[in-house]
Amino acid sequence: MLFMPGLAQDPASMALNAGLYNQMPMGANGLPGQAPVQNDEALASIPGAEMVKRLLDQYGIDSSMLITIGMLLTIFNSFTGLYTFFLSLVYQAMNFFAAYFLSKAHIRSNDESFDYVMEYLTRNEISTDSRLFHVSTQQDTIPRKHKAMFYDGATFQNINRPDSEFVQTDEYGPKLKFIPASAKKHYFFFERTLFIIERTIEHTPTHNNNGGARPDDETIDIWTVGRDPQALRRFLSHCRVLFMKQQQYKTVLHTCDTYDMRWSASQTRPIRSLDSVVMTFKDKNRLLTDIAEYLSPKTKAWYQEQGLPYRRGYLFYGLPGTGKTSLTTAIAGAFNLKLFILSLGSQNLHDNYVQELFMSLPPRAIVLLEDVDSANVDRDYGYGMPHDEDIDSDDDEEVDKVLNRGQNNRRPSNVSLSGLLNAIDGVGSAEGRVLIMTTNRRESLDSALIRPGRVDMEIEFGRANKEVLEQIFIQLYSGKKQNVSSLALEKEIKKTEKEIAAEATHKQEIEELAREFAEMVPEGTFTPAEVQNFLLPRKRDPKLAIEELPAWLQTQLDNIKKSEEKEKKKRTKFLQRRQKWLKQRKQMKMLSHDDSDDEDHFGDKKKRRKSREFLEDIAEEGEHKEGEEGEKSEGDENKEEKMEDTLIPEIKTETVDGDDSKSSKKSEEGDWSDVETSRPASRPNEPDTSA
Ligand SMILES: Nc1ncnc2c1ncn2[C@@H]1O[C@H](COP(=O)(O)OP(=O)(O)OP(=O)(O)O)[C@@H](O)[C@H]1O
Repeated sequence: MLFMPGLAQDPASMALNAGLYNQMPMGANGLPGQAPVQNDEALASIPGAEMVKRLLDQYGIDSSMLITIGMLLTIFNSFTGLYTFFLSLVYQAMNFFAAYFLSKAHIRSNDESFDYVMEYLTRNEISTDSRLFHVSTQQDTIPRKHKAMFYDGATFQNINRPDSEFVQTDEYGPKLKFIPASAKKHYFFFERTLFIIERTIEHTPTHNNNGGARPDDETIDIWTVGRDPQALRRFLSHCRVLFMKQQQYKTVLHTCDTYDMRWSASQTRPIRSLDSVVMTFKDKNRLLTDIAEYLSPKTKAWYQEQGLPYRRGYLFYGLPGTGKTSLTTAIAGAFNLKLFILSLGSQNLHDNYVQELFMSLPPRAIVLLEDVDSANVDRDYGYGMPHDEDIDSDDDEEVDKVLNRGQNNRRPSNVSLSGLLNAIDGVGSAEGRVLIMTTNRRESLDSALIRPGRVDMEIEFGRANKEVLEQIFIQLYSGKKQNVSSLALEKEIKKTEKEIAAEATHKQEIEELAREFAEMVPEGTFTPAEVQNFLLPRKRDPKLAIEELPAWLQTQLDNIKKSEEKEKKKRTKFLQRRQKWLKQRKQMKMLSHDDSDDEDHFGDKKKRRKSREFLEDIAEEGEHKEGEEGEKSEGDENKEEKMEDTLIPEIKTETVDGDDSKSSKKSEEGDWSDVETSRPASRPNEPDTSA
């Protein structure tokens, strides 16, 4: 009754309500019952209510509605309070339950086990049918069947690996990958046990002090019912096995995370077979036998018995594009080792980080220090600055070494030689790893870095000889697949005699063509990458490759000749500059001879500044000259040669007068012509005119 409409002001309303009005209990004053009076009183007790009432009355709205709304709100509020109270009770009960009846595992994204669980969740499409899930196309293609190469110490064996359980691609490419959403609990059963899983993303500042970008951290919490954590452990072990099985088909590349300077798995690649890296059998066999021997459990035990640090180091040196990196990745795949790649040139990298990185390596791993010379790691400076005494040295080779180092135009490394050496074989350095350092300039490496114990075997990668040329050709045209699919294997089994005979004839033909090819290409002239570069556009037609080879060779050899001439000129100029500089230096020394105090206090600095200036001069001149050379006509080149002819005798005379160094002796004898003019380490890729 309280919610009845109140007294109507207009006659129409009064007439409408008359029936009800008459039924109301009558008061002593003959007016209808007390309820309206109570309403008014109740309203009057609310501050400001009178004013609102008057306002509502003015617009013909029943003011008793306020009471109704107020009461509804009160009831709603009580319900909310009750609900909150109930929730907190449930929460407490859950906490209690979780503490005493659930087992829980907490995993952070910087640990590999995180990947195990994620792999399980995505493969089993856990909760991806819920309304909230994440989608990604970032995944690797896994071959259906993988045939991997294993080296048993004597032969390369093909071990046929089982089919991958999950094919993640279809004929259109990588399939979509569904990931359970974060900040949400997902439920699933494993071995008939209920599991609850929750991903949490922790947003972190995007940059660290080093300027490195940081990905968000993630955690996974997994609960299972029961005080016994065995189910949880079994689940995690299952995830691990699943993950490892999948990784068998791939080489996992780890690089240094620029934010927190830790290893992080950055890429996975299909295993590269050892057969695909062409090199002389002798070198390959020597290297693989050594690695296989080192990795055998017996060897490990032997090292431990002898109290020797269980480590092995290799140096791969030679021209770019000769297969140093390719062989390293193939070794990682063949011996099932994780690959950790570190570039010392990174500006964020300091001694202590390198040491920590080496300390945190897992036992069966390859660390690849690529282009170790590029880091400019130097004994005293760590920053690639030349030694003064080297610049001043009489030994041409020593000077070249230093100048080459200064001229490589790379930013100096922040890693000192002693820091690197400590990392490689310091007390805390991880054992069981294989260290592979690669360089294009072995001569510029500090001898301490490559002394036996740190580098146990060196392999030179050179230009292709007959054996390598033949192998590259056969490998490309024989049609032999490196990763054999199950389909191909089936076909292999079902081959008819006719097909087998045709294959044998084809193989014979290819081998003959390969011999012809190797005969035509001059030995030691091209890197394997250059040869591949020629063959790849003609990969479907070996005969066409042989036909077009002479024209390609002609172009390439002409280019080589030109670049050798250019190099020779550059070197002549360089030697002239050096003589001038030596002479100036000698004069400076003579001038400062009396001023011994100055020499004591500032001599070192001066020397170093001069060395730097000299290097800058040389570098500037090189750039300037190269720029000019691009524009020069043949006539200009001839002019320049004449100028050089006149310039050299002049400098020779100066040098003979002023310096008795070995180099000036050479000048005196007019012996500059015999200065070795090595071919440049790399040539620009020449356009393939014959293609
Ligand atoms: N010996 C080789 N056998 C097979 N392929 C090779 C060989 N050498 C080079 N290649 C091919 O040439 C390319 C470059 O090779 P890779 O990166 O291994 O050379 P690298 O010696 O490590 O060069 P860099 O010194 O510049 O790092 C790759 O595509 C590789 O397949």
